Amino acid sequence: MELQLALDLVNIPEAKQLIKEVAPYIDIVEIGTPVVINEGLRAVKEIKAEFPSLKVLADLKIMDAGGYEVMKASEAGADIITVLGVSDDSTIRGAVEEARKQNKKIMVDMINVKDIAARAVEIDNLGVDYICVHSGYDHQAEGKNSFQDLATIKRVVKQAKTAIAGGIKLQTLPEVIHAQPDLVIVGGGITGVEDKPAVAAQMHQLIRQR
Ligand SMILES: O=C([C@H](O)CO)[C@H](O)[C@H](O)COP(=O)(O)O
Repeated sequence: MELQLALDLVNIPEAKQLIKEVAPYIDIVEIGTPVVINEGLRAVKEIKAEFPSLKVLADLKIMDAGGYEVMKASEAGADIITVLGVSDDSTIRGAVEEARKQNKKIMVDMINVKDIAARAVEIDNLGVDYICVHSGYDHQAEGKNSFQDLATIKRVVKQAKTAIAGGIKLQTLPEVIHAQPDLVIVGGGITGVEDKPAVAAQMHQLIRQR
């Protein structure tokens, strides 16, 4: 099981500072969608250049032009790129094809997918690397989480790795770990606390115990 730090509400210098503080405890750093909107793929490029040993995920949430957008994120240095599960199969296929050429990985974000089980089976058959259940900020504000959806994808996905994101905190991490995803994604649960290295270290330890 791996830990991904999601950086969403920061600029590039703040992102670099945060990564320095918690780098020993994380496996992947996510350049979040708001960061890419604010700073462009330059954020991915600069973070990869400064932290070459960390895997960098570009959370582009691609919805169309899968091949082209994966190519641009790959050129910037991303190791993993996200595509939305609600996109057309052709978009996901294009993303996977380009990722294979570039030796990169594709994560499909299942945010807003209605029938998680059926769509996860279809997406798994498209050869993606990760399938991630996700309660985004707007769903979190309505009190939702993705714990049940994680159990669903764990049951039906045969080939891809499984991941979960959305409002995971130190207190809820044990419940997530119990369901055994391959990857746990945490944003505010680390970036929003006072002692970030301490919380990241505790999360790392809990994840490594399993
Ligand atoms: O993908 C995300 C969200 O849609 C904003 O871009 C977050 O990175 C993801 O939800 C993880 O962050 P937290 O929910 O703060 O843990």
